[in-house]
Amino acid sequence: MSALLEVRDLFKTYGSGETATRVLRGLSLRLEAGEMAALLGPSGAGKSTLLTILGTLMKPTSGSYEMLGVDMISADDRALTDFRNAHIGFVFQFHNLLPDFTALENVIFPVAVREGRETPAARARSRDLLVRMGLADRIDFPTASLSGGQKQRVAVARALMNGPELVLADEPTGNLDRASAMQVMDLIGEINRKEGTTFLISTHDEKIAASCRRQIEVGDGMVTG
Ligand SMILES: Nc1ncnc2c1ncn2[C@@H]1O[C@H](COP(=O)(O)OP(=O)(O)OP(=O)(O)O)[C@@H](O)[C@H]1O
Repeated sequence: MSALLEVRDLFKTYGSGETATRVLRGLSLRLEAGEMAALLGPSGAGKSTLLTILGTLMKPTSGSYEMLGVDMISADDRALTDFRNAHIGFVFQFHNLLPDFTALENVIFPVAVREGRETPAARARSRDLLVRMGLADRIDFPTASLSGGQKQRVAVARALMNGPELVLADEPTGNLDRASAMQVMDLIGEINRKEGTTFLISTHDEKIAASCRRQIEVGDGMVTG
């Protein structure tokens, strides 16, 4: 395996003066291509902060970050947006789906907006992803009518739409029952094995973490295990 990304000595402080919150304090981490890793740590440890930085949505206060050989710290916003669209997918706890749009429309939407049109190839890929997520019979249903687990699987399909090397998931199963959570994890695991997509998944759930091949523990602003 080769390094997909590496961060070194990351510091992140929110605010300043008396209200400053020093969240990351010298965090270093390397992810290899094809890893499936859980991100663990107590509430407030900085898991979401780290995912936001790795997703290039926020810069650290200091430290280095390289992904696919590109320096993410010196890149400007335009370059970061292009990089993110091409290489990184996101799944959040509350999925951020458009409720009145169908599953297919939600998966295809970000691509359609970016390219200004919906190509037949994009439609075919989004259908294929939804089928792989076990949603063949829900493709044309508005997402408002889907269960929590089904919505989360639509969100995973959407994150995979551009064929990203890295998917960052912030408590993707946090609001699901055990069976639905495990189903989402099984499907993520299948994509990881078959496509080599790297997943970094923050969770408070030991069983979810155990279903990942690697567990990364964050505490005191650093990786502790
Ligand atoms: N935008 C912000 N402005 C100020 N403080 C923030 C901001 N975002 C996060 N924090 C603070 O940074 C710390 C780390 O938050 P973060 O959300 O990264 O933790 P977490 O490990 O993901 O927590 P949880 O498991 O509860 O989701 C917390 O103390 C939080 O209050």
